[in-house]
Order: sequence, then structure tokens, then C-alpha cells
Amino acid sequence: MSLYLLFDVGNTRLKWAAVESSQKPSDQQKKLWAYSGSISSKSLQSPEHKAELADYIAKTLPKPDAIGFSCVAGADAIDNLKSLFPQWGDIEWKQLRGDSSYEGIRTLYQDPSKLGADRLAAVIGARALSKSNTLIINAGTATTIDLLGSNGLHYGGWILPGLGLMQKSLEANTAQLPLAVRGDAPLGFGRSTNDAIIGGCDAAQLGAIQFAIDVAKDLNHPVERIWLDGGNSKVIASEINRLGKLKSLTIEPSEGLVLRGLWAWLLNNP
Ligand SMILES: Nc1ncnc2c1ncn2[C@@H]1O[C@H](COP(=O)(O)OP(=O)(O)O)[C@@H](O)[C@H]1O
Ligand SMILES: CC(C)(COP(=O)(O)O)[C@@H](O)C(=O)NCCC(=O)O
Repeated sequence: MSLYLLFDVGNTRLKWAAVESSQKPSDQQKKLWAYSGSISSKSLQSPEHKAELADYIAKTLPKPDAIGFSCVAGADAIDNLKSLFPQWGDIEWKQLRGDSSYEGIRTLYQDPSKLGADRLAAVIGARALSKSNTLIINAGTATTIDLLGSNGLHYGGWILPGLGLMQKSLEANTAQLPLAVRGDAPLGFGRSTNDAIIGGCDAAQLGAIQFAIDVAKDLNHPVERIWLDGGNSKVIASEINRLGKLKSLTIEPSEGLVLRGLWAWLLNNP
């Protein structure tokens, strides 16, 4: 049995998972990963955190047979990550980039090398799970919304500030707005500053999803499935449910869609 180790280096968090060759990226069961974890991406910059993490990984993870990763957090983050594993110098680190190829998927991005590697990985992960017209939402530092057609074409997508960034930018760039705190605000227009900010940012995220569904329909690729991943996915899923909109579509939370895509890509590029 082989072991594959996967890293998704995001702007806020570094996520990893190890998976055994007895499993397939198309498997949907919950217990997919043999090992998984996440830490703040910033901790890769601190020598103490790095030493701690290296020690933890060395004690818990057996040596993998292959390593795949994507990184949207800059070249230093890659160097810092690799430096955690001096003992695995003989393993090739395979980096998925925006212009990496994957059989059955083609992007319409004008310059695919500029496409976020995590977005391509999530698209590949979604393709492994279903061959229908799919919206892929990664609600992390930024929220990305991508359309993948049943024909395997990535029609492009949108990048908007993630929920946290939206809220923080209001606090940072105004005199009167606080950093809002999510509570149990009633639905509808906010009747306090806090509720107006939380509700407004939620509306921007949900509105973008609704608009993406409309645009996909206009492109004759009506959305059949929606995969939702990222640190803000639970909040967004719960707001969608609370609002009772988008009822005709199942929004499926899919933790680790980027990791799943990396895994599928690694298997395709042994
Ligand atoms: N425990 C947490 N740690 C960090 N961010 C969190 C946490 N819970 C929710 N978040 C939200 O999730 C975002 C990070 O999500 P994630 O999918 O890991 O992003 P990225 O891939 O950009 O690193 C943060 O910007 C924050 O808004
Ligand atoms: C849009 C992103 C910042 C999202 O990063 P994340 O929120 O996952 O950390 C990242 O995918 C990226 O840097 N993309 C490059 C530009 C593009 O995709 O067009």
C-alpha cells in the first residue's frame, strides 16, 4: 500500500492530509484521510512553530511515497514548508500550478499560469466527485466561485474578498465602523451597525452565488451541483439554509476539495 501526502498552502491556513492508495478521490465517505490537519500559514514564518510542527509531523506521519502540493501564499511559504522535512529529501515534491494539465479538464482562463493553483485543484476535486455542471465555491481568505461544465471546461470564475476580509476592511477603512461580531441577528435588513455589517457581507457572498447561478444558466450550463469548501463554508451554508433561498439546489459542503484535487492530479501524474 502507498501513502500520498498532500499540502494546500492558503493565504490564511496550511492544510494537509495523507491518504492511502486503497482509496480513490471519487470516494465520498467522510473518513477519507488517514491523517489530516491544519495550522496558520503564518506559523511557517516562526522558527519555534516550524520546529514544533516538524517534530509533530515526524512523530505522527509515516514517510509518504509521493507528495503533492499547491501554494497561493508565495515562494517563501513553499521553501518554509519543504524545510520542515529534511529527512524526506529523496521524495519529489510535485507542485500543482494554475497551468498544470489534467485529463478531461481545460480552463478558459486567458493565461492559465495566472489561475490560482488552489482554484484549479478544487476544480479537479469537484470533477472527481461529479461530472455535472458544477459551481465550486472556496470560501477562505478570498471567496472564489468557479464554473465547471459537464464538458470539463472551466469557464472561469470570480474572486471576492472573503467574509473575514470584508468585515475587517470596513473596520480598517472607516472612522465609525467596528469589527462586527456574528450573533443571532434576525434575517433581513440590519437594525444595528453590527447587524448591518454582518448581514451586508453575508448578502454580498450569497448574492454572488445567486448571480453565478444565473450567469451559468445564461451560458446554457445550468448549475446542477454546488460544492462549498473553505474556512467560512459552514457560516455561508448556514446563512443559505436560514434564508431558504437556492432551495432547488443542494449545496454540498466538501471539506478538503483542494486536497482531493491534488490527490487526483498526483495519481494522474505519477
Ligand atoms: N479556526 C480558524 N482559523 C482561521 N481562519 C478561520 C477559522 N475559522 C474560520 N476562519 C475563516 O476562514 C478563513 C480561512 O479559510 P481557509 O479556507 O483556510 O483559507 P485559505 O485557504 O485562504 O488559507 C479566514 O479568513 C477566516 O475568515
Ligand atoms: C484567489 C486566491 C487569492 C484565493 O486564495 P485563498 O483565499 O484560497 O488563500 C488565489 O487563488 C490566488 O492567488 N489566485 C491567483 C489569481 C487568480 O486565480 O486569478
